[in-house]
Amino acid sequence: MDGTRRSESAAPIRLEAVSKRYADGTVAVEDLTLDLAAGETTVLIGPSGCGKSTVLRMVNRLIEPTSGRILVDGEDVAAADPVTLRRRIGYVIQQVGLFPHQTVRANVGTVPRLLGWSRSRIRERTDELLELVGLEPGRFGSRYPHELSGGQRQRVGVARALAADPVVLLMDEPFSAVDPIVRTRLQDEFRRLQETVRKTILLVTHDLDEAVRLGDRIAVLAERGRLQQYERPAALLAAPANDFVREFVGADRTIKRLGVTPIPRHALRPLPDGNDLDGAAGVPVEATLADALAALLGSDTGWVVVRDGTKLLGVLTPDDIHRALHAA
Ligand SMILES: Nc1ncnc2c1ncn2[C@@H]1O[C@H](COP(=O)(O)OP(=O)(O)OP(=O)(O)O)[C@@H](O)[C@H]1O
Repeated sequence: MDGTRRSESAAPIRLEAVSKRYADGTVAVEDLTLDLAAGETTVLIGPSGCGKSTVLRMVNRLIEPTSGRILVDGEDVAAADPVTLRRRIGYVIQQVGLFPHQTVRANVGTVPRLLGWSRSRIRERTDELLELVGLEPGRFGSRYPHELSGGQRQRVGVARALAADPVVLLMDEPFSAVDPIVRTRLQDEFRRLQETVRKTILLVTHDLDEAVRLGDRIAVLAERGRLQQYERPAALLAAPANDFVREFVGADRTIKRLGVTPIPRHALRPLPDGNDLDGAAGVPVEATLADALAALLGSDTGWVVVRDGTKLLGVLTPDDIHRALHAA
């Protein structure tokens, strides 16, 4: 019987009036209060040096706050043993930090080994996780980190962070060390993965597109970790709270909003009579306005067909997209 096994649940996190002043007097974070919902991805974004990494590293006590409290699942992390705490909190960083002389399987099994899991259970878990992050265990399990691409190493890092089923995952610029194409693919995989594992994730990025794609909520910080706005991506883009956020999200925020605004299912027009819809540009009803616009631009019909599986629901015109964006 292994009493160390954690439940599958995710934990809420509360930062309460947290401040950090480094030994040289630099105030990195000043009086930050933030509630992260269990099972959601919260993105911290803000200019370089505003304190994002400091906030992240205070959650797993790599850095101790000067004042304030951090509660994970209602428990003050200051009262927890740091080693035990870090086993419950997965941590993914930009340069992955895989052990170079250990195989992929050994890397992924690091925390379960420390927790004393049996060999067979570790093997089962590592193979399950490698599958989950899209790396065939038979092909990649016995490779060494230098035998992988940057994107594959990043996936191993994510698998390792998830190995002991942590209640929280901290991710510091996890996708910034790979090229833009691989980054987009890893972001898509991350979204699928998060739908499966539903962890409470705190992710730091300096890339607004990444924040909008991955975040359930985005916290925009100014220097000293001063919270400017904390919102769902669509709401943040639609209504920046102040000039700082407006400038930060940029002039193209309307274009970005297309990517987070769903297709207005109830505003679809009836299917036009007498048209051959089989070859017409189409998008699934779960798609965003950005997908619909892209399909429209790639066709010459002036409208795009919206489908639910194989069922045709109706069509959207450019005007409809415009209206939907302004109604959102
Ligand atoms: N050990 C330290 N001692 C003194 N100052 C530090 C230390 N670590 C970080 N800082 C300072 O604290 C502030 C916040 O740093 P932090 O790394 O948290 O910012 P960040 O938002 O993650 O930055 P970036 O986006 O550039 O990675 C910066 O001014 C930084 O110089």
